[in-house]
Amino acid sequence: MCSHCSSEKQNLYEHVQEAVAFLKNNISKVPTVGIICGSGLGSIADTLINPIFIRYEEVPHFPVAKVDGHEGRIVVGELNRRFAICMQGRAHYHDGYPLWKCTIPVRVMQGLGITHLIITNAVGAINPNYEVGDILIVKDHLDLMGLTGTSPISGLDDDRLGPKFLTVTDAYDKEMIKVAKLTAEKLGITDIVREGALTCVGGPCFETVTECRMLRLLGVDAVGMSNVPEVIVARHCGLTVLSFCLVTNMGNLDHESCEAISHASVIDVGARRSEVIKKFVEGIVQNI
Ligand SMILES: O=P(O)(O)O[C@H]1O[C@H](CO)[C@@H](O)[C@H]1O
Ligand SMILES: Nc1nc2[nH]cnc2c(=O)[nH]1
Repeated sequence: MCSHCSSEKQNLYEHVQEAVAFLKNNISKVPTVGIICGSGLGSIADTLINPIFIRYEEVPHFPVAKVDGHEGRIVVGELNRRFAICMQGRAHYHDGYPLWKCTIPVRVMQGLGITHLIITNAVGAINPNYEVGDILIVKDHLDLMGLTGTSPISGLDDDRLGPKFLTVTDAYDKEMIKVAKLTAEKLGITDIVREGALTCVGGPCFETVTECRMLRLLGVDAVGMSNVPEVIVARHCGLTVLSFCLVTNMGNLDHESCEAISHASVIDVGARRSEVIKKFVEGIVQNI
């Protein structure tokens, strides 16, 4: 049976509730903030005090992360007077999961009680003024997958999950962006913090020169293989969202200076920026 009509998809609401019930039995408090860690960004979870770890495989109906640099576990704990839940890694479309399944953790975190979600990922810069190591605060997206018929909310037909049609022009919460920018100022890192538009592609190929040039023409600043579907689902279930990306490589806009991109180097940039990213997240959570 195809991913669009599977009984798993028809029972998505019930499956989310089963995962929520399982986690409620294992977690003592209600989390109010959720965080999704992208490739090489799993160390964000190290900021949680008195952590409890639950592997994705243990949680009913959870998609399992399959990529290196994605630990594949839930971490819950205290973060700046908040009780937070962190997804240390994610499942991707290119891992073979449909988007409605990749985004189950977002619905489960909402079911557990979070109101605010911080979504992170690794991206290639399309804006030639960006640099490797920059942090991109997302203020808008180009949903290439959705525009071409692959949305995480298509065909759900269940009002309990969210509305059939969704406005996402307000997806990137202006207050959260303000908090993130203020945090960057306090940390003295405004020189590496950008604000721009993200697009998500299916992957797993990194983009060709022609593809990067097309994305530049379309007006995006960075390209990744995640984040946007999670933002859409977070808004579908009523969460307030902050999305930011780590620029781990430059997109190849020129055949002459074309450089090979590897997943290992993506993870390496994440590791090198981990201290800054941890402070950035801590500062944001303190002020929301
Ligand atoms: O989107 P995150 O999880 O950061 O992972 C990114 O890193 C991998 C490429 O190196 C891809 O999976 C891409 O999506
Ligand atoms: N699509 C895409 N995803 C990425 N994740 C990290 N770097 C890249 C990139 O260059 N392209």
